[in-house]
Amino acid sequence: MVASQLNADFGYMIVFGLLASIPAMILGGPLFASLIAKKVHVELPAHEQQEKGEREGGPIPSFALSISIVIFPLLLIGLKTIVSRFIDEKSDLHNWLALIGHPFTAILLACLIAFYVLGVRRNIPNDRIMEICSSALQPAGVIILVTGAGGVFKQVLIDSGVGDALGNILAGSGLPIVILAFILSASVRVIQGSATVAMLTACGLIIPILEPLNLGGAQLAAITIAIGGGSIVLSHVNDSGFWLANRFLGLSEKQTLQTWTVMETIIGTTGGIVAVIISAFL
Ligand SMILES: O=C(O)[C@H](O)[C@@H](O)[C@H](O)[C@H](O)CO
Repeated sequence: MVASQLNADFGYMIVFGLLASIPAMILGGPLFASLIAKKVHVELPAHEQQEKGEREGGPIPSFALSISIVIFPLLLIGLKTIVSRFIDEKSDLHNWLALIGHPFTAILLACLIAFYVLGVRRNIPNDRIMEICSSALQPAGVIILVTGAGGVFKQVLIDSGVGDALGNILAGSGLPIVILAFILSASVRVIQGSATVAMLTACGLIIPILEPLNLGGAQLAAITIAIGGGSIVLSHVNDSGFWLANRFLGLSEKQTLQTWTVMETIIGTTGGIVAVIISAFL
């Protein structure tokens, strides 16, 4: 989304994305986890603490089946993003892909498949499936609320002109454009929470600054990575991702700040640093 708005080169995006994500994944994943695990101890959340004998509907589903259901909506969304670049926008196929590749439809289809494969086919009664779905929806309430509030706050930023003012202050700071992109995106992220909104707002603020510079597709790809990195740092109470980790992993707010927030900051900052290093070589 950001790459196409900035006209970044698709090929460079994949290469730079890999260069940024691999170290980010290693640092934020196993390395950070092995350090923080010594400090923060978390029990398995109550809903996971089920003995084998208590499990309903026969044996535990296979790993391949479970992962396929999780990956299914991502495949549909990916299919739409990639294939629709190469086909006529007015064709039926394009419209169908837009329908099944929309996150709402893709996740709804995955849920229906999960109800059937993990529930009905394993002889779990409908009432029980309904009960499981309701308990899964419960922690989502606060997440939806925070996301909604984040959207409202984004509009306040836009309508009040604070976003533009912030953009102008930073634009006049004389910082290299990649660092500027990172700081802009990170500031919006910290203020309103959503990574998606941070990226799109940063995009809108940086496009007018980029236009006169006539940068190539590779430079624009590095800037896109910097915007992506900035949008991930410092996830805290106004980000739905924060509450997702908090609720589903059964963490306290303090533990979420110690683990999730730091992990997100490591990932985002690594992405930003890699983008700065890449752009220095372009
Ligand atoms: O609204 C959003 O774009 C999301 O909620 C994100 O903010 C993620 O949850 C996560 O924090 C990304 O790392």
